[in-house]
Amino acid sequence: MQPYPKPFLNIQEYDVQESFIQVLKNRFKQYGFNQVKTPAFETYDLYSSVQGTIALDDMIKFISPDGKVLVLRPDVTIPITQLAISQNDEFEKEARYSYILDVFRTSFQAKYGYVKTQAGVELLGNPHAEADMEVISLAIDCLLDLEFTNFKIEMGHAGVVNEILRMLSLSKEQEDQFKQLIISKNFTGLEEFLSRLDIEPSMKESLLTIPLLYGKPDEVLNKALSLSLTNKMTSALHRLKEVFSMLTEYGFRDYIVIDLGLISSMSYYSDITFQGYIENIGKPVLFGGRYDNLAEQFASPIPAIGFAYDVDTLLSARSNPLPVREQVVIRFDEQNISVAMQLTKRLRALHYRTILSNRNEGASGTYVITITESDKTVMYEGETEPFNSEEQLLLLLQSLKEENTCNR
Ligand SMILES: N[C@@H](Cc1c[nH]c[nH+]1)C(=O)O
Repeated sequence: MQPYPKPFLNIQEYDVQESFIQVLKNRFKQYGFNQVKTPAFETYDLYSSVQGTIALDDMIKFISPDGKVLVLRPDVTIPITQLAISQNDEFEKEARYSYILDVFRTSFQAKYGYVKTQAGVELLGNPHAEADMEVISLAIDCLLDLEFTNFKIEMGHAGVVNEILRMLSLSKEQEDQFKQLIISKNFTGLEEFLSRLDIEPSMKESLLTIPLLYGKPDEVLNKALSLSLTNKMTSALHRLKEVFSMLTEYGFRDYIVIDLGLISSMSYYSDITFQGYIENIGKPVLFGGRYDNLAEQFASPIPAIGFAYDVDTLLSARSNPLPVREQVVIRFDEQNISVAMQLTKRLRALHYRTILSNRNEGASGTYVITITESDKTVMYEGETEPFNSEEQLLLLLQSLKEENTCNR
């Protein structure tokens, strides 16, 4: 028989993933987001007909039994936009959705295939800077809840790079090259690239400086405003200023840096974009942005902003040791089956993770209780303690548990 492929996560890692997800879910709920689920199988048409969506060869496609081309959920933002439209004709009120879902793309160089778990939120129907700040502060609060402190949220604005691209009117190939130079913050390469284009000399400094600006929000934004080339660019920079000052008021100033060359892989972003980085982790743990022009491809325009954590990358950033899962194992002999069963039931009611295991072998546990004609004992870290009654046993377990928690 072929060996079964390695599981995604071992049992302890899975425990940590679950606890992370629980923390995220609680925060999402606290900010008023309602959890939803979008279908795992979607029609290829949903994506191929939308502009600025997932690259077609990034999707995992297959043919359904009735001959339709389907894809495995390549994104959650797009189906949630559709869901929101279908639930909310007028969109006078805002809607807040959250999700914990697997997303499939061929470009995911994930350890175990083309799948990543995303935990995200989408806030639709609110065009204001307060909505931007709500979503970004939620991203920060979640990281703090997970006990990360060494992280930064990089904020940029699709309007800045888009304005530059519009002014340069490049070919598709040149555009990719330009974006690549910005992503890699390659000043010399960018200088060379621009020198090959026919650009008014007065614009050159701005074109060379703005997309490479990175760092402290006040400094970066003031510098960019002094070099801004168009009204659109200026208003994009003012929006970043406004959101930054709100985040400052909320107490999150130190977590923000500005990256005016932030280019996201999702081309539906129209305004503010952001990514979250944890120290020593080479790739972002979260991606987000405003996508005000997406909904109009299905219905009328709906302003919207959201983000998603890449849960696997978030897990890889965890520095605490994996917690030991406590469990009680109850061993018994034939004469004591019903005593053992009663005790198991009682311990489970008291929220002990309890395994009823016969005789001498079987499961291992943090606390091993033996109930036989000759012995009534609890074993913990190699030490064996006798007990006479159930009440005494419960007190004993309680004190061992406290000792165990203090020692950690
Ligand atoms: N769907 C985006 C993340 C996002 C959620 N909402 C807005 N952006 C992604 O997969 O990168």
